[in-house]
Amino acid sequence: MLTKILEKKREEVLSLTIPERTNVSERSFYSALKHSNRKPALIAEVKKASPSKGIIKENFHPVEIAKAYEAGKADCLSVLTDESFFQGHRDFIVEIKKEVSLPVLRKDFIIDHKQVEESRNIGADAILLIGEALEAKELHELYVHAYELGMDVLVEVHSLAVLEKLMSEFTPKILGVNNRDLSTFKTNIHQIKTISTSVPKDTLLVSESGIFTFEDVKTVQQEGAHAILVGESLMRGENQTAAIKALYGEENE
Ligand SMILES: O=C(O)c1ccccc1NCC(=O)[C@H](O)[C@H](O)COP(=O)(O)O
Repeated sequence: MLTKILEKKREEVLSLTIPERTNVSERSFYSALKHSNRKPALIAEVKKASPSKGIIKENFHPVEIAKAYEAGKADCLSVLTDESFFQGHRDFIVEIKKEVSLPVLRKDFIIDHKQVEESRNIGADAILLIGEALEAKELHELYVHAYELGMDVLVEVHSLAVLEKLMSEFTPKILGVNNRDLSTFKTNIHQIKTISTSVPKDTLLVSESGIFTFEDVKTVQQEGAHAILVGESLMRGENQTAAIKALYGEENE
């Protein structure tokens, strides 16, 4: 599946037009995670659909969802902008940034410098770069470009082998461990354990995907996660603010 997504992305990049820069505030994704409302910090994802689950939310209003996440004291947002596989759109970030004050991660498959510029211009505060999708040197060049433009980067890996290749090039400030294997879609909530001992102490570690319960949250925190990135389990119900509270075991407080 990742191969198919990347093929499509390469096609899209050829005809990509970079919009004018939107006039919205720049926010530090890194600081919001570092000085979070909760432990572990929460990156709440605005996600309509996915290749592994199909449609997750029929009645989908991205700005309303983002506002509900803010009301639930999420630390940051992740917004899917890929149209072909996730039914996202880059305009979701533009609209959300006008109405919500949280830092926004652009969740997409970034493989080209034009997409880095596009991300800054639509108002993204951070971008995702996937270790399994890029050569280490290429990823580092895109990473440097993003920081030059004032954005943070969530560098994501699934395996220790890919992390080791990246770390021979540089050490990311924020490292996501995807619990989902993007070739099989299988999730393993303990994936972070295979990696956490190889990561320097001052790198912020994020556990991503397949987090559904308070037990899951406690587990990944015990295994080294400073933050979690959650989509489906927050998106499924009617009330996203209540879903955050339930995820952190705060329903009866
Ligand atoms: O979610 C998918 O099916 C997927 C398939 C192929 C590439 C990426 C995919 N997801 C992107 C993500 O990393 C997740 O949206 C994110 O970690 C949240 O996961 P979840 O809480 O399980 O929705």
